[in-house]
Amino acid sequence: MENKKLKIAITGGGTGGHLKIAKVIKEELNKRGLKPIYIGSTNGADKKWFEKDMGFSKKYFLSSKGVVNKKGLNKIISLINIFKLSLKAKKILQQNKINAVFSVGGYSAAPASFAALLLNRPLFIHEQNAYIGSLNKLLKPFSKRFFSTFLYNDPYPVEEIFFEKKRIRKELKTVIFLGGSQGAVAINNLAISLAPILKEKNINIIHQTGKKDYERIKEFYEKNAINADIFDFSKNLADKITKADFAISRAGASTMFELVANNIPAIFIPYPYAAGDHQYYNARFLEEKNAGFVIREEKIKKEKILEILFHSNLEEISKNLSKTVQKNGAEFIVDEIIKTLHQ
Ligand SMILES: CC(=O)N[C@H]1[C@@H](OP(=O)(O)OP(=O)(O)OC[C@H]2O[C@@H](n3ccc(=O)[nH]c3=O)[C@H](O)[C@@H]2O)O[C@H](CO)[C@@H](O)[C@@H]1O
Repeated sequence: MENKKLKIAITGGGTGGHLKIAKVIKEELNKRGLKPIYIGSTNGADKKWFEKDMGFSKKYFLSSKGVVNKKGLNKIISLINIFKLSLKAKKILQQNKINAVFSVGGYSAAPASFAALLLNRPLFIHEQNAYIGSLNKLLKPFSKRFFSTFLYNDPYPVEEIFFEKKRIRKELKTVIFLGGSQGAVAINNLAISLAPILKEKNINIIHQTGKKDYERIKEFYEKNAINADIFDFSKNLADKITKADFAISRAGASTMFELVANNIPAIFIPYPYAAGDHQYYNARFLEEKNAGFVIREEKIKKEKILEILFHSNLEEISKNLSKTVQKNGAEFIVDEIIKTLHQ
């Protein structure tokens, strides 16, 4: 089949980490003159990210919800709901004459992924993390190709801008605090405990707080007359990261690989409740390469953080990061999908 006629459905989301992959792959398909459709959920952040996105020819938001943490009757009800939504998604795939489904995982990927299997359409899956999520684990044996940086060394699809703006860090002038797409109270608390010391040492602060904690954090900086670039969520995170020389961050996979692409050294404080402790293993992947630090949330000690901040060799870590990263992840994935479909 001619590439121009390929119709691909991208599905999945919930949080920024999944949605970022959907966005990057959509942009790569757009570059090749292809407009995918999107099938996500009314729950989570899917609508916020894509409702107005013109890079998709059509967008569908189904009422899918998580099943993993439910028990007993609630689990059965959720499974019935997924079954019903899968039939809806099957109709959507048929109406749009979809040739293949690309899933980025998360509960919102379930209906369209099952629909692909019901219709015997090829299913491609991208797993972002070092530990495979439950839906991805279930569907992996049925997928045509399973993309993973951790398992297969596939290049992670990072937005080009993080590479364009990369630079080797040499000196600590600015620190950025990142809580992931939803923000993290533990990172916020750490930031405000370090802020007076950073101020004293003339280090600039950039701080992404997440929506829920924004007012509290803003008030803290104001009350203490500490100058900081504070925001709940930024659409130009690459600009903010590029300005900084060091990051203190959660270890969500998309954020982590963006930091790697930008060559910025970081201390990762993994979200302790991530499935299979995957944020810890995400970050360990870098620490093992002498390209980052991992500290568990319960083991945070201000002195230890300050020692890393002021006494590590930023240039060496930054150079190690530049050796770790592979470019053109999205291009690679789309090439693989097209190649597989033509086989
Ligand atoms: C609590 C939780 O379960 N988190 C998971 C979620 O994380 P989360 O949704 O936090 O995802 P990531 O940290 O992987 O990615 C966040 C994305 O949002 C973007 N961003 C963030 C802040 C901002 O101000 N602006 C902005 O654009 C980042 O550039 C990044 O691309 O999905 C990741 C990928 O599956 C997992 O590794 C995480 O464990």
